[in-house]
Amino acid sequence: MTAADRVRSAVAAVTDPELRRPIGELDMVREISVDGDRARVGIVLTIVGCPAAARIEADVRGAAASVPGIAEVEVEVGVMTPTERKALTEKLRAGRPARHMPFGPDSLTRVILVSSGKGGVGKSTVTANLAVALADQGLSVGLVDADVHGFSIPGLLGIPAGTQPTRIDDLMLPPVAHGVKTISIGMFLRDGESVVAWRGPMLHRTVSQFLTDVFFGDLDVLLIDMPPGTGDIAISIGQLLPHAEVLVVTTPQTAAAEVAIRSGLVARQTGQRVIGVIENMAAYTLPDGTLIDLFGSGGGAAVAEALSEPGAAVPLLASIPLSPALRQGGDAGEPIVGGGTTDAAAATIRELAAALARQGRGLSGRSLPMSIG
Ligand SMILES: Nc1ncnc2c1ncn2[C@@H]1O[C@H](COP(=O)(O)OP(=O)(O)OP(=O)(O)O)[C@@H](O)[C@H]1O
Repeated sequence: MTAADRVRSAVAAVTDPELRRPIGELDMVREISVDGDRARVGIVLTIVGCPAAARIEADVRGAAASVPGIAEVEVEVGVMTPTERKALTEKLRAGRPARHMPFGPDSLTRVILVSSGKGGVGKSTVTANLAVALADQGLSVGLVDADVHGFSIPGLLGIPAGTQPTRIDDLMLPPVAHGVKTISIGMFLRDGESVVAWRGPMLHRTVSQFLTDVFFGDLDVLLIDMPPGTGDIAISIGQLLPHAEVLVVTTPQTAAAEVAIRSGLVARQTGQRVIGVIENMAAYTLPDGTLIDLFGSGGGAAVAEALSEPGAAVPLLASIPLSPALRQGGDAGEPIVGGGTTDAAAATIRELAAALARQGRGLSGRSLPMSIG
């Protein structure tokens, strides 16, 4: 192997942070020459102003410099021609036609909708932390923020306001935050535009665009943060993903249970399967042992029981306690499940993620009895 070959194989292994594949596989490596201890490396990026450019260039420089005998590295960065880009998008689609929805019933990806009856029960906070915890389990995770009233997912994951998916022709690459490929309806709004004014067909088009034009790659799990209630988006997603699984988030307040039950029943009408209930904002214990029980108790169990059918029990999967740290992490864009915290809410969400990961896709047609927290 020549020195240039060694540099080529080191450079080819560098991963594109957005496409999550080695750049050699993506045909992004060009001419490489070595003169004494100097390497010249040519690479091409997908588009001009590619947001990952600086990172790729630095990683390529580092990879080339790590080859024994190389002391200096010069990186020349170019841009793919339209033909090269077309070849790349075709390769990424892996034979699937453009505008194909990869999350149909034959897909290997588990699609899990996170719903709630009403707003403010912590659905988005739970979804963001669950996504990060699943990614920490080694799963490839996508997260769609379809909550038209909230768009809180980018903030919860620390994605700066104004961040847009990178476009390679008609393919959109979702930003990756805390290991989660994330797309939000808020990323599709023009300045000052409010989605609340959108009518059903427009919402339907946008949601189906999320699922067809956004390149998530091969995902193990796609989580969808649903808007609270049972509106247009829930109906659109019901039509697009009738085989999806549903998690219903509720608080321990029994008065809130009724709306949560309704959201589960509507999901079931479209053919989706409610796989469990998550109770959030449950009682927490102060260091001196005092129990803080703001929202009472029993709501999660009541919803689980009401959604259970003969032969298809819906379990209460987790009871996540009130947690100042969970809220602070959300406000700061740093989901607490990612750190080494011993916070009880984080621990419960991690256990929930582990239980869901254990279930796997193969078991998604069955209800498993499990309970956490
Ligand atoms: N377990 C918890 N302990 C303390 N605060 C929490 C907990 N869960 C969520 N919160 C806080 O409650 C508020 C509402 O949470 P979040 O925005 O996730 O709710 P939501 O159900 O997604 O609401 P919406 O659907 O209206 O966007 C946030 O300030 C969040 O930080």
